[in-house]
Amino acid sequence: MSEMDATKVMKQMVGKAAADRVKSGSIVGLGTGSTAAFMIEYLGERLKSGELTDIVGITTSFQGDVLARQYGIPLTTLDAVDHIDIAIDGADEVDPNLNLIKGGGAAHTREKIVDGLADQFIVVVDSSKLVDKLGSTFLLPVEVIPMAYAPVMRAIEKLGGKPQLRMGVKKAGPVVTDQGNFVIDVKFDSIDNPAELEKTLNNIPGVLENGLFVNVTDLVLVGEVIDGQPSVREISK
Ligand SMILES: O=C[C@H](O)[C@H](O)[C@H](O)COP(=O)(O)O
Repeated sequence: MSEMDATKVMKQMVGKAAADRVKSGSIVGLGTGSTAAFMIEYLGERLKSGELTDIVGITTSFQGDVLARQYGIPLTTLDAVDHIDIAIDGADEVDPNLNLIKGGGAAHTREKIVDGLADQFIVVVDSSKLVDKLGSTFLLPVEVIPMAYAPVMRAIEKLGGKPQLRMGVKKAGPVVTDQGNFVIDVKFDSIDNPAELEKTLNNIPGVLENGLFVNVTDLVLVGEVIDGQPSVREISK
């Protein structure tokens, strides 16, 4: 199996394993990204087969809106419900304390709102996302209001980070989030205290939200391929 095929298999497996945990009658937070997309697809399959009934989804991005419609998942909004039973979402990095970096798809602001409100938050990743320390493989995304991007980048440099404005692919200029903002990706040599850095960054005027998710994860489902055999491992605190 090529590395690309193995990654796809791992993402499919954890997407399915997470979708299988959703119970009929639940309000479900629907994450963003390529792994969460498989979860949304499998939820749709369970609904179609009649095995799962009466669920409503709350999306975390425009991508989620489109996929939920495509797979027949009814949607609601945060002002129409008083709780979320379960949220399932991908991540870019997961550390041993189950803290995360998210935002590779620029959706971390809505994800943090929805995932943080859920009674149970399940993270779905392939094994390449497990790290000893956050920031070791992935830059930390920070969503900023466009008019403030330059002073925010200077403030981040003063904190020891190396910021770069995320640029579009097949689009001239910066990436624009679902909220109409920009994303600054930051390299920190070492993120020793994620909880403190999360607060410090969010305290810079012009920052809407950063991609550090601290103490919100209940369970991580990790897709692995060991000796050619795909499997799903559970990690909880
Ligand atoms: O903004 C995007 C999200 O945080 C994604 O959940 C994260 O980037 C992981 O995406 P993927 O499953 O495609 O690796």
